[in-house]
Amino acid sequence: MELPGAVPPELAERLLLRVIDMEDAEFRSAGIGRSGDFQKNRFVRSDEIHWFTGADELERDYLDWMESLREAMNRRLFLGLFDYECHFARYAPGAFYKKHLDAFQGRTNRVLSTVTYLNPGWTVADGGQLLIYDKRDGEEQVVDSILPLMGTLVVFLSDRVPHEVVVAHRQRYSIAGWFRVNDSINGQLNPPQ
Ligand SMILES: O=C(O)CCC(=O)C(=O)O
Ligand SMILES: [Fe+2]
Repeated sequence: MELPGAVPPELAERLLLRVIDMEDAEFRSAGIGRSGDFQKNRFVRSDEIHWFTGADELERDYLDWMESLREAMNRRLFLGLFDYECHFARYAPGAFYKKHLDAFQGRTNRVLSTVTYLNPGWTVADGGQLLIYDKRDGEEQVVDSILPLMGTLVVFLSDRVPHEVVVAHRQRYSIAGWFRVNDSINGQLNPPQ
């Protein structure tokens, strides 16, 4: 689901200024998988990420906005979403993220994926589209191609929707996040990241 202009403009503007300003040292190469099986795999993805901790007002404002979405969706759709985790992502020119799922069926507590885009004036020539795949006639095909335009919010089911970020030709900023259900045992929530 692509929602152009869904992000409050003033919030999107502050997030963009922040991410543009961040030092290289505040990012790390994105790995695949969770802490246990963490491996850096530059063949699969070459973006750099910075996890939100809620340590400052801007991160809290974004998390608060997502919290209001979480409550609205739980109220109307009875999804039982428990919490939300997210990170800034920076794709340098040439960076990509090959086709993947954000969750493997039954194996993680990520239910809904969100991506907020922070790139004013992005055009097709800049590449970096988010491709959405679906099974059509028994074959997985691209069914949507989304430009990472400032203010656009994309939401999809984490374990159902294969997606891919094609090579970006200019610096591309986004915030990827996941609403999770609580599948904890012994009151211990699955570790994030
Ligand atoms: O930035 C995007 O368009 C999507 C990123 C993504 O798929 C992810 O971080 O899992
Ligand atoms: Fe993803």
